[in-house]
Amino acid sequence: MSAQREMKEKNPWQTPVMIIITVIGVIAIVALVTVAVLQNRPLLQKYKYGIVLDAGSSHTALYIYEWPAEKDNNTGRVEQTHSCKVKGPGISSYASAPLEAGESLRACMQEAEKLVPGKRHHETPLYLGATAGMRLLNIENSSASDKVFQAVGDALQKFPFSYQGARILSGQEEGAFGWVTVNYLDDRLKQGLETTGALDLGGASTQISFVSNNYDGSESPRNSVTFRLYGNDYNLYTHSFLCYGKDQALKMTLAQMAKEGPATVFDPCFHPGYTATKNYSILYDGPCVSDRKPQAALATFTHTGKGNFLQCQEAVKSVFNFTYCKYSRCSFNGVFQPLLQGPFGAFSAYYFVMNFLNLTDTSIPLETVKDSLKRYCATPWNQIMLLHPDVKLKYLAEYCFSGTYILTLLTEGYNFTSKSYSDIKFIKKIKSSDAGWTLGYMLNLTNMIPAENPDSPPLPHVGYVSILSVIAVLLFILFILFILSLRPLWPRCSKQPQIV
Ligand SMILES: Nc1ncnc2c1ncn2[C@@H]1O[C@H](COP(=O)(O)OP(=O)(O)O)[C@@H](O)[C@H]1O
Ligand SMILES: [Ca+2]
Repeated sequence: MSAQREMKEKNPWQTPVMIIITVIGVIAIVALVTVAVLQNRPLLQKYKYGIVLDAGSSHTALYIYEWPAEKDNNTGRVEQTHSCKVKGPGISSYASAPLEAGESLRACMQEAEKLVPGKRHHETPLYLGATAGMRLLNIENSSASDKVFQAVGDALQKFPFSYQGARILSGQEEGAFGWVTVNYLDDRLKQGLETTGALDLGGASTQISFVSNNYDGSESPRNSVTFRLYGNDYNLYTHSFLCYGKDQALKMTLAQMAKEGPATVFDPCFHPGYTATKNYSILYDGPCVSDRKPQAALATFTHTGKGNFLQCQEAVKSVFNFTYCKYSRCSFNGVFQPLLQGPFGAFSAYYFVMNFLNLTDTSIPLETVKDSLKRYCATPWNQIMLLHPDVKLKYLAEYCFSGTYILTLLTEGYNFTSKSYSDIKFIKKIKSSDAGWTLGYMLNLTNMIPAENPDSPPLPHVGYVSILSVIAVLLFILFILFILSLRPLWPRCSKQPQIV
């Protein structure tokens, strides 16, 4: 007792001070960790939205994109959450009834109204981009194309979104934004990785876009698009071939076969046994074929399939012009194209057709692919219909042509070889988003890809919190050890056995 008293007399404040220090220390550490965690916790995941309507030549599709509200400019964060296929044909088919073009978009727009949260409606940008169908209508009849846009704009403005306009994309934009989409979704832009080329096959036009070390934009500058994205410069080669989408190419090929105006056109690109009566007037309507019109044509012709791949390939080749090139190298029709540099992603109709034909595997040698298509084209039409009762007849009748056209366009047109064919991947989606120009178009218009790489914290949030917690625990242990090291100075425990 006397020693204890002696201690207390030496350090009269020792015990309460130690307790207070310990409590304050623990509170401080807990507070430190709590504040750090709360302060840096990502804000509640709130999303923003964007809507793009792809008004293609054959149909219109609506896409809804979503991204975390506080991270507008981080890569790979924008995702497609929904798509809606508009019923009926593309808007360019409504030239004689423009109001119906606007009306046709209603169902998909109402769906979007339900899917985008109400409080985000007013800030959600809504774009409509039209491609080759409207390009052709604009060439053929610009006042009709204006009326279609007027009707479509009026219809879209009735919805509560932030309408940003409807316009025709240039072929360059269509090609370049398809390339942006593919490389954005693959996370190649932010990381500065080698990029993937983009091959888009539509109904009325087709695009090829890629970065080549041999191309600086000086030769044929109209094929050059430059981007600075996330601190990297890209010099993109892009070209859009109007009329070389698969529907217009089919028309051109058939028009070429029927140029003498016969009563029956024997078509190697259609299955044996296929036969249909068609109007010459339809075959020659539109700017892609109007100049091929025969002098004195009959009103109708019988379209009869022959199912011969090699002859079909020859017929398809006849719509390409390989005879002139004023540049160092060309693809076709005198269009400059630098040396191909892969890999490539081929989407839209490239995918639909090759997927139907079970030919998306490009590790299969090109010769084997051709053999397989040869057999497919030679299969009688009634067998084809029996094998695929659920496929739309128009598509089904055309897959032999479409497959042949794709292989011809890639090899003869763009100069892919048996070797470089395997650099192509036929793709529909990347992650959850469709490959196509729409996402790249929206990213560009909303400035969601910065020119410079945004500064990002050196550690991810989880790593930061973990390190902070470990340091706090270490400090706490150190503190306890420090207190324990003072133990010899502590007053003796008052509950010592009493010596009576
Ligand atoms: N399931 C399918 N099978 C075959 N072709 C298809 C399928 N779905 C869409 N397509 C074709 O894909 C093409 C899409 O082109 P589209 O985007 O409308 O035209 P463009 O891009 O030239 O304006 C059309 O030729 C259409 O017929
Ligand atoms: Ca398209």
